[in-house]
Amino acid sequence: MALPASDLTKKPDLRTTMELGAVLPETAEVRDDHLFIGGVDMVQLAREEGTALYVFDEADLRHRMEAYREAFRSRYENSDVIYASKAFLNKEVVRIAQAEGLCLDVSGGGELACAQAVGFPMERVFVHGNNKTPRELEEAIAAGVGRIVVDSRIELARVNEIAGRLGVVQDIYMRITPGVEADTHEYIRTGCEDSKFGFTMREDFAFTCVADVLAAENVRLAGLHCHIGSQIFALHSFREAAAVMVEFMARIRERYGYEIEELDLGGGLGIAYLADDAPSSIDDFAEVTCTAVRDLCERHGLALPRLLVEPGRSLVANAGVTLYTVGILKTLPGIRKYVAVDGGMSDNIRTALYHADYEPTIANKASQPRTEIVTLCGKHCESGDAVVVDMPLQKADVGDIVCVFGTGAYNMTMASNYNGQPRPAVVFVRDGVSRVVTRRETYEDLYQRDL
Ligand SMILES: Cc1ncc(COP(=O)(O)O)c(C=O)c1O
Ligand SMILES: N[C@@H](CCCC[NH3+])C(=O)O
Repeated sequence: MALPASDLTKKPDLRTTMELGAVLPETAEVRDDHLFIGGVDMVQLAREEGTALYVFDEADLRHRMEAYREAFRSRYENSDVIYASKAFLNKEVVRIAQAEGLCLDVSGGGELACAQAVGFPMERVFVHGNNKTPRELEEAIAAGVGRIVVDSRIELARVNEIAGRLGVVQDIYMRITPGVEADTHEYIRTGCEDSKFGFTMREDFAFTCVADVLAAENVRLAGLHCHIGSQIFALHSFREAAAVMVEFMARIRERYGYEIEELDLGGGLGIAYLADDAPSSIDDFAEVTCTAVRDLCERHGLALPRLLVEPGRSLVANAGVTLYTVGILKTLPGIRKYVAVDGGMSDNIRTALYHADYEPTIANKASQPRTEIVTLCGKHCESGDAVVVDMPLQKADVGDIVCVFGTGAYNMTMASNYNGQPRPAVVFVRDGVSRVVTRRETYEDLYQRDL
């Protein structure tokens, strides 16, 4: 794994922090050259809590949850928003999702355990995964989860057997692979035909399997599910997926005489990682999906199903930032300028994995223009270990606090202990108050499982 060669012709864009637009959390502001979020000075917070540090703007997070629910409920009464907790998970975000009236998507037993630990209502939990273990399925069914999203025929038999043994009838969805090529990075497309997820529609396999689902005694087919991928900007992909799914519902009614009551169209709405990114809004996403489902159902003469969506990234990514301290500076003439921070691929694997882009700023120089092009590299033993490649930054000095925006999704939940790095704390900020909601890992934590 290596970094892409630096583009030495790239010019800094000279925008200051507050000109970075949609990447900023809602309450970001600059006072006396310092970046504040939630009324809290990021420089002081970094000193108090140490770095690397994940910081979330709680008002931003709550407002996005409210906006999602309102966008769907106002257009489509019988709808629900399910928070895809794989994007960012700890007890506090689950409590907030509950308070904001969301449902919860968990992939497997570990995420379910978090929901159980805070008493999240189990009937509002949706269980995902392409290979949930028998143990995970049993835990979920015994816990009384609302829906299990069944991903394969083998899993259908497992769920049916376990539910029968536990003496319950489990509500399930069938996850369908709608064959839609979403407009996003190939690594995070999930709805195209070559996918490990869901029942394929090829050779009518999914359609044939509906008969097996309807014949299984201990499950009830409550609905259908699809998820076409993540970080999607073009809304037409969602419309295409909705069309495939509603047509599938119509065929099921025609052939099996069975009305599908619920339709879950998954997550995937993209967000701004760069100041110039222009993702679709939550409102536009709601408008397209609600209108599509309503129109398509009318066309097929179907009763309107309960409509669900499952956003992760678009609820949390822009609410979260990561703070680092600059430790080392290296200029390689004619090659690249490195600014090394005290984290890296252990707290943000997305750059190495997907060549993800982020906008950084120096929190203690936040009103100054970003006049240099640098690579923010991490502290790990990998050449490809970087958080930000070739982006504008103010002239950095050792000890500066760097803030990287848009790191609220798939950073904390994909973090590792590579090189014995304790994972960062998570701090929520709001109205001038900061509170640690996940403490920093200690060296002791790292080896406590060793015998
Ligand atoms: C089944 C399922 N639902 C929802 C999501 C959330 O997606 P996103 O974070 O792109 O909204 C994912 C992740 O892509 C997923 O796999
Ligand atoms: N983890 C990915 C997206 C995959 C979403 C889960 N299906 C990301 O960081 O962008």
